[in-house]
Amino acid sequence: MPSVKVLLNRLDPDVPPPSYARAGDAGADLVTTEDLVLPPGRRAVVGTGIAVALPEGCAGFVHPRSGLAARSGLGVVNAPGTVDAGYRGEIKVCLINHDPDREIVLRRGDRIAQLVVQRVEHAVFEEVGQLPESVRGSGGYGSTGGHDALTVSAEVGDTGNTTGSTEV
Ligand SMILES: O=c1ccn([C@H]2C[C@H](O)[C@@H](COP(=O)(O)OP(=O)(O)OP(=O)(O)O)O2)c(=O)[nH]1
Ligand SMILES: [Mg+2]
Repeated sequence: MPSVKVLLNRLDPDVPPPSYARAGDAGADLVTTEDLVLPPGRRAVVGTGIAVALPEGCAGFVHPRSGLAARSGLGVVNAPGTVDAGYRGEIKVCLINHDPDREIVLRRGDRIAQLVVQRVEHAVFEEVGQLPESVRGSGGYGSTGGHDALTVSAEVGDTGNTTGSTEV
């Protein structure tokens, strides 16, 4: 795995440095510094106890952990959160409980998200009158066939309590 040096400041001395659980993992696990109970549907911003200086040309992306998402419904609201190279504050995670029924109990030190460090580039936007042609053209959402098997629940009418199924 190629590597890049990232300067780390542990704001909370009890918090371990972010670590890759296995060689080859893309994300280094981040922990919460707080005990927290997240009721169904609620969100909270938690600290990770670390600050970093990413090199110019890199950014950090705060992703959810899939196991927690599948088991308990824990997600990251703004996934992936973007940590700019110039940011020197504590990395925070905006968590959400997607489960409709069960609360999520988190303890200080639990691994709640993962930080993926990637190279990024700035676009140099050049305004033109006409864009070059492409195979996709302006075909947007669902233009390759949106009726595969995907349905979403939607409120029917505005009286509120009837739920129907709408294809997208
Ligand atoms: O999950 C995240 C996302 C962002 N940040 C920090 C680092 C990032 O550099 C800064 C700003 O994030 P972003 O640009 O996404 O938020 P914004 O609402 O656009 O804030 P700003 O106006 O400061 O750019 O907040 C985190 O700690 N965790
Ligand atoms: Mg911003």
